[in-house]
Amino acid sequence: MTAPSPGWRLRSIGLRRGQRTIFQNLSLDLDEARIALIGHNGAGKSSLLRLLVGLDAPQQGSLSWAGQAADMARRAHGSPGGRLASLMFQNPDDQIIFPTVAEELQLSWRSAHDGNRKGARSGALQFLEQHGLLHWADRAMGTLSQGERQWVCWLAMLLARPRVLLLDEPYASLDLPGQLRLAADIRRCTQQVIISTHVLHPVRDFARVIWLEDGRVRADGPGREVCPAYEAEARRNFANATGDG
Ligand SMILES: Nc1ncnc2c1ncn2[C@@H]1O[C@H](COP(=O)(O)OP(=O)(O)OP(=O)(O)O)[C@@H](O)[C@H]1O
Repeated sequence: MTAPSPGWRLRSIGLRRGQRTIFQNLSLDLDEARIALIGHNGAGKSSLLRLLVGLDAPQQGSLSWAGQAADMARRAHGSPGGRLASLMFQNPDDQIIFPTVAEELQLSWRSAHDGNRKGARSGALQFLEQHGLLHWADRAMGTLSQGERQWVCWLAMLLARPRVLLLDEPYASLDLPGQLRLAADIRRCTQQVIISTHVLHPVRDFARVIWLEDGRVRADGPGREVCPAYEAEARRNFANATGDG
């Protein structure tokens, strides 16, 4: 498992969304193969992922990947050859485009195969079969549960093979077996994976967890240190606020 070296460089990033300032003077190096972003609702986790994938552009500062300005790097990795980074959205319905599972996966297959249409359906079916889900091929998306649609989004991302996988709350709709399966899939990935999550058990063993608070880095270190520190503070604050401890 190797991380891109050097990876992402964020320098003095300033980001506003609407009237809100989300980041001010944020600088980070993101090189590790596995990075988790944790923190309360509204801390800026999704906003950081949106910056990396290029859905938002900073008003101040610079963002680069492997020594190249991020927008140039994204263009350089456009098809053919697969994308630099893809974002799996918190809500699968923000990601899914096609009416059936096979059609959605065909798009991913094409993204990984220079846009080719020929072979896309058989490639998608083969991939579903490898994951024991061939019976989902012609299921209408609307007939799948939220967690099942989340799983389709994950498979679509795996099949598209971007260099960097950005996952926004990927565990939120999954049952416990699904969470364990996703964590195992992530361990096997050869790409860099950056995850925003409130579900902490899959990221406790990550070499790097970044705790964001109000758009700033509150703590940054191994998951075995940062996750318990975050949990302890959340419990302490709750107990202090409610007297319920
Ligand atoms: N389109 C927008 N316009 C204005 N403010 C926004 C917009 N989207 C998000 N925000 C604000 O940006 C801040 C960071 O939001 P973000 O979605 O990055 O947080 P988050 O850490 O991912 O939260 P959650 O855990 O709830 O997903 C929040 O205060 C949010 O209200």
